Amino acid sequence: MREEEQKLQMVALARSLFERGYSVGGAGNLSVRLDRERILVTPTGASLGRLQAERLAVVDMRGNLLSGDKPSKESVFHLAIYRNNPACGAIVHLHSTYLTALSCLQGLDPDNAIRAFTPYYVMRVGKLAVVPYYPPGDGNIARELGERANRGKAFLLANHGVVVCGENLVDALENTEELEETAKLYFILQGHKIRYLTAAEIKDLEHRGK
Ligand SMILES: O=C(CO)COP(=O)(O)O
Ligand SMILES: [Zn+2]
Repeated sequence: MREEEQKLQMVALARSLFERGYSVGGAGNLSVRLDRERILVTPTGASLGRLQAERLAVVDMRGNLLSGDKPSKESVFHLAIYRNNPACGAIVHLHSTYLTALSCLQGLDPDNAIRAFTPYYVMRVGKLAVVPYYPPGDGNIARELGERANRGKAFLLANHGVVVCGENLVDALENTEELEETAKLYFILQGHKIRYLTAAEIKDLEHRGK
């Protein structure tokens, strides 16, 4: 996709997330790998509902701003993921309601916060590792995500939100939507006896792909 088209797609998809209540205020940020040297990332403080294509930031792999407005303070962790996972082409970071609620619970399994109970969670996301709490923009989030980047595509930031990778921006968005829905179901099912998918069922789904 050409750079201008990519910018317009990011503006449209971000607005769609905002209009459907996945983000409020200035929370959340999106990025896309433009080529081996550069990523496109949303500006810091910008509402996902009101982005402007010409103001989106282009930064190099060391975080230097090449064009556009000042990049997201989380662009450091976006870059850490791209550097450590060549298969990741786009990243969505949100404070969406159910995943953020989940991120505030005590006693989550750090390797996988949601044990699988539906096929699409397995097919699109697989597992949800948990990064301990650090303040937004803290370099430790980048370090922790960099270490985990090639072992999964979705990560819960404790007491903060979620980070989801995809092959491209549409894929990352769809993975995020599936994950937010899974977290919603997880809360709806509290107090009910869940039949979790068995190890054999999960293995079968992993072979099928999405
Ligand atoms: O979600 C956010 C911080 O974690 C938003 O930060 P930015 O506005 O800098 O992208
Ligand atoms: Zn955030």
